[in-house]
Amino acid sequence: MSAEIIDGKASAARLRARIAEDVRALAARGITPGLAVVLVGEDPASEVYVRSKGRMTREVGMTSFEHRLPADTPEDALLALIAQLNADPAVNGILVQLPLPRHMDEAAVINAIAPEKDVDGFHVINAGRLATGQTAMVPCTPLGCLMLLRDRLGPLAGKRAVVIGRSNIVGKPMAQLLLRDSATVTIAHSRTADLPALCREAEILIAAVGRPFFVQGDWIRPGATVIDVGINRTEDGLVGDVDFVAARQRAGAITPVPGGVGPMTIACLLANTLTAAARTHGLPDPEGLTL
Ligand SMILES: Nc1nc2c(c(=O)[nH]1)N[C@@H](CN(C=O)c1ccc(C(=O)N[C@@H](CCC(=O)O)C(=O)O)cc1)CN2
Repeated sequence: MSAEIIDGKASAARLRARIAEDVRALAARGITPGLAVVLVGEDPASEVYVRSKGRMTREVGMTSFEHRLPADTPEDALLALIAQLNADPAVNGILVQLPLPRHMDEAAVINAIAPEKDVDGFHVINAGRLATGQTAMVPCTPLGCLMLLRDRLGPLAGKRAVVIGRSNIVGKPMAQLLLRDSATVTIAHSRTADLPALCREAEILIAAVGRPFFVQGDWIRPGATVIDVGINRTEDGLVGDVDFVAARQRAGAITPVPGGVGPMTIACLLANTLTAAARTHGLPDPEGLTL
């Protein structure tokens, strides 16, 4: 068997086209959503992501505000910039690109963003809302994974899902989203006993560990849907957390790296910015882009 490849690039392009339509409808009411992206330092990968975010924001007809700060910026200066963006009515979404330089307290910075403008969905209030089933801003990478899974599998109720990774940004919100869709969810991590056996039970396997080729082919349940969130830069180029060639022989469907989950992350960021703008103006949430 050779798995179907889940084309995240194509799904993301469709999602952005749909968002652009909604942005045109808002423009007719005199509303232009605005997204502010803050980059601290010169991490080369972050530079690439921030450039893509700016370009795609403009392509869908939103306003992009970019703020680049040197790596030795004091945390107070970043917090002052966030306060200024919180108060700016032209800015509907604020995102601070991660990772931050080591001298900064990531949680303090994220929690300084107004929750309604937190289009990354990382603020503790949005994490709490998601965990308790309330309306929230949902983190972009897990939201993108959920959209790919629903597209491929339809309703996820009753499916056995294993999420490898327990980060606040991917693993935990991913598990919450699957649970909201009534999947039966296990979160696995570095201390999980017999991880290969656990993975072999999964009809849905999400790999978010950040280690190249961590998930081996014989860990995959035949026919499973495998979502590879890993983006690892190696001497051989960009690779995921899953041994793609081996896993493809057993899975029913699998996301590639690149071209799988990554492009959905930025498309979902635009979706969240659109949602934030609609909510600010008292309009209904855009259909199909929120939970
Ligand atoms: N504030 C945030 N910081 C970070 C996030 C985030 O969601 N919010 N996620 C990642 C980086 N990231 C977005 O910021 C991101 C990563 C990868 C991609 C992507 O499209 N990847 C391509 C490959 C691109 C390449 O060559 O590097 C793919 O997988 O096809 C988009 C966004 C950490 N920081």
